[in-house]
Formats: sequence, C-alpha cells, structure tokens
Amino acid sequence: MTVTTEVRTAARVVDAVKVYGGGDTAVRALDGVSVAFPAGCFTAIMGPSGSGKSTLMHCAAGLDTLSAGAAYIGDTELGSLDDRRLTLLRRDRVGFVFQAFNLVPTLTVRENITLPLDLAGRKGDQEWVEALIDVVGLRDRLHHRPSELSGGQQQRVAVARAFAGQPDVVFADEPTGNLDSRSGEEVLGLLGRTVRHTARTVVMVTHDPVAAAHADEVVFLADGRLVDRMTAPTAERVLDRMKAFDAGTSQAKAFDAGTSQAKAFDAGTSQASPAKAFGGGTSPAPEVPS
Ligand SMILES: Nc1ncnc2c1ncn2[C@@H]1O[C@H](COP(=O)(O)OP(=O)(O)OP(=O)(O)O)[C@@H](O)[C@H]1O
Repeated sequence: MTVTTEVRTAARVVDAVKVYGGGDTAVRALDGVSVAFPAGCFTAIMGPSGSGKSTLMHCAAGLDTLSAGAAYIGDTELGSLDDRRLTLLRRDRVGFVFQAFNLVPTLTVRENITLPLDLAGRKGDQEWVEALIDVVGLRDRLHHRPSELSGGQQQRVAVARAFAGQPDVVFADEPTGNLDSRSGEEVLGLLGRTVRHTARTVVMVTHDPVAAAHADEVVFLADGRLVDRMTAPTAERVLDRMKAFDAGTSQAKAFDAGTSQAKAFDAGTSQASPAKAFGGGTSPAPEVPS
C-alpha cells in the first residue's frame, strides 16, 4: 500500500514578477519566482544583497503587490482581494516580526502581545496566549513597558504578538538584525520552538547563515530568481552556498553602485510595513486602547 502525505502550503507565490519603476530605470526585483512555504515549517529566505528577499516577503505577505503572477495565503489569492479584505487577511491570518521590534511604547508587554486581537475586537484563545507568554519567558515582565526591556526581550514580545492570533503564517524580516548574537540566538530558538511545538509556519528573511541554520529549509534567491533550496541546513553549508554566490558576483560587485540605493529602498519599505501589518492604516502606531 502506498501512503501519500499531502503537505499543506501556508503561503506561496507562483510565477511572481515584481518590477519597480519603468522605462530605462525599471528594476526587475522578482523575475518569475515560484515557491511554496509548507505549513508547520520554518523557512529562511537567503541571497545576496538586492536579490529580492524583502520584495518576495512583502509580496507573499500582502504588504506589496506583484506586477505579474500570483501570491496565496492558504488558498486565498491576494490579488483577488480589495484593500479592505487584504487588510483583514493580514490582520487575522498573518503575523509579522520586524527588525525594529515595532512595539507600542505606551502599552505594557501584555497589551502589546494582545494588540492584534484587540484591534480585531477578538478575545482570541486565552490558553494559547497564556502559553505563549510562558514560551517567550516574559511572565514576570507583563506590566512593564517596552523601554524597560532589553532588545532581546522586546523582540520576544514581538514574536509572541505575531503568534497571538494563531495566524496561518508569521513573516519575519531580519528579526535578529538589531540584536547581539546571544539575544539573536534566543529569538531564533524561540521561533524554531514555536514552529515545532505548535505546528505554526514561519518564513524569515535573513543575511545571517547562523540564523538560517535554525530553519527547516533555506531557499536561495539570486537576481530575483529562486536558484536553490537546502533542507536541514547548517551554518557552514549555508555559508558555503553564499560564498559560491560571492564568487560568481564579485566582478559585478566591483561596479555595483546600486547597493546603497537598495538599502535606501529597504529603509523605506520597512518603515511602511509595520503600519500595514498591524491594521493597514496610514498611521505608524496603532491607536492605544485606554
Ligand atoms: N521601492 C523600490 N523601488 C525601486 N527599486 C526597488 C525598490 N525596492 C527594492 N528595489 C530594488 O529591487 C531589488 C531587490 O530589492 P530587495 O530589497 O528585495 O532585495 P534584498 O535581497 O532584500 O536586499 P538586501 O539584502 O540588501 O536587503 C534591488 O535591486 C533593489 O534596489
């Protein structure tokens, strides 16, 4: 007897193309990417600077739109949704962790964790929220404000907030970029444990092979294309794979004046993302419940 196990897909893009700008200055940031992020897995997206990692994440998460192709959360095609439905989908079915934590400074740790539920007017699953608080190890800090926490603790709050509404998928954009290596390891361990213990899904963009090694699988982008995948990654193997990119692009890099431009765009998009991620409005900080 043959037993086939169907792997559910939490998010995917099909033939994804993203072009920024037009005419001579058009940049093809995604050039026909098809990739599925399996449910219950921790996937890292890696690739050289400017390869399209953030663009892929933003389009897969519904923070930006594709020029061609399709993006799905579960079976929902994002291009078929109007702005209101897309905002609701992001709020109810997607969690986000950003490099800059993006906690609301005037709210306590507990209020920050339950913010997505409060904004949605949902009570959520109390047992799940209490378990999350224990998993992130912040029970004795629940009444503190973010400014009273270390960077690592703040990011642990952001991780708990991302999972609070039991989303289909949590997207993490360089979640350890602002942390020292020890706090970074803690946050990555936490993401990995949450995926394994709760069968939730995480998709993480990172530059760091050590961070990528926490994932179940790494997908590699180069020049807006999916070029490789690696299961059961180790930091050494990921580093070796990245070195192969470096060898291939070192000549081109000598003439590359585009990197700082990419960073500037990055700064722009990561500023814009949190507002959309937590309600879709234009104000960067959500309203504070009294
Ligand atoms: N808003 C934008 N307008 C124009 N070009 C953009 C914009 N955002 C990104 N790009 C370009 O698209 C390409 C892919 O950028 P993206 O930020 O997705 O790459 P990345 O792999 O995340 O880079 P990094 O590792 O440096 O953050 C780059 O060439 C970048 O310059």
